[in-house]
Amino acid sequence: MSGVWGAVDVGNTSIHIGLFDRADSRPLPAPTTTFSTASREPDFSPWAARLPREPITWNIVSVNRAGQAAFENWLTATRPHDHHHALDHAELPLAISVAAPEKVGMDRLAAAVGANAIRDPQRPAIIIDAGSAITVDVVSVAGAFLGGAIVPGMKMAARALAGQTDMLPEITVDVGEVPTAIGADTLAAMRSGLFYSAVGGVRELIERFTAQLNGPAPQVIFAGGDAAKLAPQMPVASVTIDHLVLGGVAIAARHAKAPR
Ligand SMILES: Nc1ncnc2c1ncn2[C@@H]1O[C@H](COP(=O)(O)OP(=O)(O)OP(=O)(O)O)[C@@H](O)[C@H]1O
Ligand SMILES: CC(C)(CO)[C@@H](O)C(=O)NCCC(=O)O
Ligand SMILES: [K+]
Repeated sequence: MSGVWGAVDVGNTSIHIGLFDRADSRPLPAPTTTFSTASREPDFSPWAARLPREPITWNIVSVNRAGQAAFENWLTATRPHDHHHALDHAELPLAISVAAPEKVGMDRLAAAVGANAIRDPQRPAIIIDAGSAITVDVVSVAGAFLGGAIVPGMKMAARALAGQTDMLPEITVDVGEVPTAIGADTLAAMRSGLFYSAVGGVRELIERFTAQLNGPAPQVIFAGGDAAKLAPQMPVASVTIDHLVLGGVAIAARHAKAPR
């Protein structure tokens, strides 16, 4: 058995992979190595050479079945001695207080596991994961996942604007800088709308969740590729955690009863 865990987060845009040291006993472990590739036609080859030779056990959370199959097929073909296991909601060290826990995206649940490891135990947490979709979710003071909201991510919204109109182009929302609010041409207007609607949506959800929780002020935790753009725009203090989902997967692997 090798000294590392593999954690895999299969999203709708990207597959994020991390290697974790099994001896990492921090509340939220951090990956020693990460690699990302597109979920559609992923290419793992640039990374394969960096993997240890010993067999690795991979724990997977997936919200994209084709991406998951691509990863598993690659593994079977290139690393036949490795093991892989797609985690199920029931395997997470997490109370899930919704009627249908099996329908909740495993990335949302793994992020909640990660959030529980770092939050103040006296306060609930609001988790914003800004990827293909932006999810805004809640864990209670007791640590239970309560649900939340799902919003199109900025890139997805940009695609929708271009795809369902005649005159709007597809733009990249790679806003290196914060856009001017009053956009003076089409591109500037789209950039403004895409950015500030995401900012405003997340802000409104934080506010409403906070009101509904009606208790100690929630801790706000950002994750995902667009976190760095959104977090500074919020009127509340927050922390941004890289690899929150992968860290949650590593915690789940650590907690698993059977040695994997
Ligand atoms: N390390 C990074 N630094 C800056 N931007 C990033 C980084 N990683 C991803 N992004 C950008 O942030 C956006 C969201 O990234 P993230 O990796 O969280 O989600 P995704 O992979 O796009 O979606 P999903 O996880 O749903 O597949 C993407 O549009 C991507 O271009
Ligand atoms: C919301 C996304 C797309 C975010 O990646 C994913 O978590 C998902 O497909 N979830 C399934 C539906 C749900 O979470 O209720
Ligand atoms: K879908």
